[in-house]
Amino acid sequence: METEENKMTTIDTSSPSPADREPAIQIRKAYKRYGPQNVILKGLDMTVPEGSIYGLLGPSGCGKTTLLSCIVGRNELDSGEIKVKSCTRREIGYMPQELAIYQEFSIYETLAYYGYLFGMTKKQIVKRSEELLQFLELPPKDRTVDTLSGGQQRRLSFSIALLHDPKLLILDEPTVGVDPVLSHSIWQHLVMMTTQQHKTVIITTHYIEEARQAHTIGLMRGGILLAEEPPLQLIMRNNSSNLEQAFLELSKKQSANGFDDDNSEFKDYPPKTEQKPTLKSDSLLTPCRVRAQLAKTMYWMQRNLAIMAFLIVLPIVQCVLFNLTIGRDPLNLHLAIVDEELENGLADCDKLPLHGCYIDLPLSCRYLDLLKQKTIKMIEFEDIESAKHAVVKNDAWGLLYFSTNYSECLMQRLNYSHRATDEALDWSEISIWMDMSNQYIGNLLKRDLIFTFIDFLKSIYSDCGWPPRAAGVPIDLREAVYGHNNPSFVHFTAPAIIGLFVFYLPMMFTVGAILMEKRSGILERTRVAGMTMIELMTSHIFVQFLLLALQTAIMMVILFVIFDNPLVGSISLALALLALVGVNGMCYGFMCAVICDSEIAATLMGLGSFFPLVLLSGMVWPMEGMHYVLRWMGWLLPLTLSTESFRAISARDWPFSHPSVWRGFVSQVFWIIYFLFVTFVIVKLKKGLRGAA
Ligand SMILES: Nc1ncnc2c1ncn2[C@@H]1O[C@H](COP(=O)(O)OP(=O)(O)OP(=O)(O)O)[C@@H](O)[C@H]1O
Repeated sequence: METEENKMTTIDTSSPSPADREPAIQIRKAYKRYGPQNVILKGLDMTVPEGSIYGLLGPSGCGKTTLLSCIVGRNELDSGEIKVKSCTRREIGYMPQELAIYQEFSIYETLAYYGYLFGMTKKQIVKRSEELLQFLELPPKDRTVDTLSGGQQRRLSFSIALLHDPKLLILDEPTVGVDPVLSHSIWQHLVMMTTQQHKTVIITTHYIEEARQAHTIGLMRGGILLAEEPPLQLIMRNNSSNLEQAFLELSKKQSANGFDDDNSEFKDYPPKTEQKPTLKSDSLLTPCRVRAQLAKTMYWMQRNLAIMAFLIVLPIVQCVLFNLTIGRDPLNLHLAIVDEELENGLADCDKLPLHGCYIDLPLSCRYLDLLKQKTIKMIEFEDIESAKHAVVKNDAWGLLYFSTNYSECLMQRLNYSHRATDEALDWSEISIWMDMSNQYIGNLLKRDLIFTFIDFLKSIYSDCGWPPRAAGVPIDLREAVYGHNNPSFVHFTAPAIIGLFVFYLPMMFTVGAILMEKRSGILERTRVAGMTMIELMTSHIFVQFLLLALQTAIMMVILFVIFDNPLVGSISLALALLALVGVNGMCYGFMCAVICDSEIAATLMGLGSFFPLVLLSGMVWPMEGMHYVLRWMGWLLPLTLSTESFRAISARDWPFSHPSVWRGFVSQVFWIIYFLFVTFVIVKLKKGLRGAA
C-alpha cells in the first residue's frame, strides 16, 4: 500500500509544463477591499494555465474565497482585470466554501435540481449521480442531506460541481472533512480530469501538502501572490523540504522586503473602475432553469408537507376566526335594574301579562322582557346607589331605573304628547347610567335599549288596536340602494381582510423561501450556475400563483359562501383583482428579501409595513374619518385603492369601467412595477443576492 508521503508527492510528469499552456484564467492588477481599512487584494496577478490544476494556498483570511468569488462573478473587483477564457456559466463547476445545499432534500433531489439547472436530462442525471455517489463514497441517493455527516455533505457539494462535467472547476476547500484516502482519490480524479480531459481546476485547501499534486501553486499572502510556479520548483528554489516550509521562507522574504500584511496600511489604493462580467451571460429566460426551479419547489413541498398544510389551513383558520369573532353582537351582557314601580321587584313580572292592552298595569316588565330576548341579563337592585356600585365594579354594563309611577306617566306622555306635565315627562323616562369605557359594548347596548323601546311601544299600540307606526320614529328607511339597512362591520371589513391575506400570504412565503436560499448560499450558487433573476421570479410566481389560487378559492368560499358576506358583483372581476394583489404581495416579498439579509430584518420589515397598511388603507375604518394628511398618505399605499375597488365590486356590482374599480387594478399594476424595479435596482447595487451569513 502507498504511504501518505508517497501519495502526496505524486506529480503527473507526463503533462506539458504549465508555462507552455494557454491561460484559462488571467488576473491582472486585481484590487479589492471591503472598506477603507479592509483591503484584501493589492494588485494581485495570477495566471491559471489551461488543462492544469492550480492550487491556491494562503493563510486563513488572506482573500482566497474573495478571489474565487470575483472569478465566478459572485463578487466584483474594485479595479484590475479578470479574463476567463471563453467560458459560459454552464461550463463552470463551482463549489463554494459554504455548503449551499438544501438540508431537507435527498441526495438525488439535490443532484437533480442542479442537473436540471445545467440543462441535463433526467437520464443523464441518474447515470452521472450513480457514478459520483460511487466515486465519492456517498450513501444511497434517497438519504436526506441532514442525515449525512459534515464530510459527506461537503462531498455532495463537491459532486454538484462535477455533475455536468464542466470545463473549468473552481473548488473552495473541497477536501475539508474528507479522510486522507478519499482526499487522495479526489486529487487523482482531478489530475485525471486535467491531463486526460483537458479540464482546468482551481482549488484552495488548508492542507498545504496535498497541493503538491497541483501543476501550479499560487501562494497568497498580504493581498498578492508570493509565488506562482510548480510545487517542486517552489520547494527547490526556496531550499525547503516541503511546501509549508517554502511558504514560510517566502513570507519571511516578503516581510524583509518591507511588505506589511496589515490590511489597513495600504496607501495607494487605485480608484474604482467599471468591471466587465467575467463569464459570458446566458439568455435571460431558459426553460431548463425554470424547470429546475419548479422541480426544486416540488421537492421542497414534498419534504415540507407540514408547512404546506399550514399554508392551506392558515387562511381557513383566519377567515373562520375573522367571521366568528368580528362584527357579532356581544351576548349575555349584564344590566343593573332598579324598578320602583314593582312592589316585589322583578318577581312581580312573572305574574303580570306581557301581551295585551293592559295599560293600567306596570309596563316596565314588558320592556324588560323584550330586552331579555336580546340575551341581556338583568341583575336586580333595591336602590340606585348599590346598582351604580355594581356598574363601577363592572358587574353590569349599565343601570336602568324605573320610577314608582313610570307606567302611568308614560301613558300620560303618550296620550297628551306636548300637553303632558313636566312631572309626567320626568317620570316617564327610564334613567340610564352606562359604562361607556368600552365603545363597542356601550354603543351596542344603547342601540338595543333604544330600538327595544320602540318595539315595546309598538307592541302596546298594536295590542290596543292603535296604529303601531305612531309609536315609531317618523323616519322611513326604505330599501337600501346598496347593501341592506342593518349592515355588519364584517361586511365592511371582509373585502379588506381578503385583500390583506392575499397580499401578505405570498409576501411571507416569498421572503421566507428567498431568504432561506440566500442565507445558505444556495441562491448565489444557482446564480453562478446561470440562473437569472427573471427565471427565479418567473418560477416562483408560477408556483406561488397556484398556491395562492387555492388559498384564495378557500377564502372566497368561507367568506362569501359559508359566512354569506355580500358579493353582488362580478366574481371573475373580483378574482382578477385578487390575483393582481397576490402578485403585488409576491413582488413586495422579492423586494423585502433582497433588502434584508436576515429573517429578523425581514420580519421587522413585514410587521413594520403591516400595521400602517392596515390602519392607513381604510381597512378597519373609513378613509373619510382619518386626518386629512393621513388620508392622502393612505391613498398612496398599495392596498387602499384595491380595497376600495373590491368593495365597489362586492357591495355595489360596479363594472370595471367605473373609476373606483379600474383605479384598484391600475394601482396594483403600478405597485408591481415599482416593487420589481426596486428589487432589480437593489440586486444591481448589491451586485447579487449574497446573504449576510
Ligand atoms: N462581505 C465581507 N465584508 C467584509 N469583509 C469581508 C467580507 N467577506 C470577507 N471579508 C474579509 O475578507 C478577508 C478575506 O476573506 P476570505 O473569505 O476571502 O479569506 P480566505 O482566504 O478564503 O479565508 P479562509 O481560508 O479562512 O476561508 C477576511 O478578513 C474576511 O473577514
